[in-house]
Amino acid sequence: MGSSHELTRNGHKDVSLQELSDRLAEFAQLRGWEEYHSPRNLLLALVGEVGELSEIFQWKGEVARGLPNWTSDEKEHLEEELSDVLLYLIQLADVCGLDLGQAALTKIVKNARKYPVTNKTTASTTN
Ligand SMILES: Nc1ccn([C@H]2C[C@H](O)[C@@H](COP(=O)(O)OP(=O)(O)OP(=O)(O)O)O2)c(=O)n1
Repeated sequence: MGSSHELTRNGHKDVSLQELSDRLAEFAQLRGWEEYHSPRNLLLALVGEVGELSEIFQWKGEVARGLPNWTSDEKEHLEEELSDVLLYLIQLADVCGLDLGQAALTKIVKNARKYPVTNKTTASTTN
């Protein structure tokens, strides 16, 4: 079941949170930035990037799934801002000593218990 060989739906090698976490730790360590990467500072940086992400959608009105009318430059910008949010989120979890991947899986299970599937919400009845 070698999960490291799994491909994403776009044919790329799957990227693990652990790999991103390791790369980010090395990035900060090489620059001597670890002292600045406190939980509070990373949270503020994360919120700032969420703001930049929001700006992309600001005043656009409703946006269709798949972003059919967006230019490749706009999509690239969105990829960058989504990545900034993800990278700060991972670093925040790391400096808090938390396993974000496991926590997210646990939360999905908890969400499923809180919101049980009913006939009204199953895909077969909504499509
Ligand atoms: N102390 C820092 C500074 C930056 N980064 C990383 C995480 C983000 O992925 C990216 C953020 O870099 P910038 O602060 O330069 O923000 P932007 O890339 O959004 O640039 P700009 O605000 O000019 O659009 O760099 C980091 O890990 N730790």
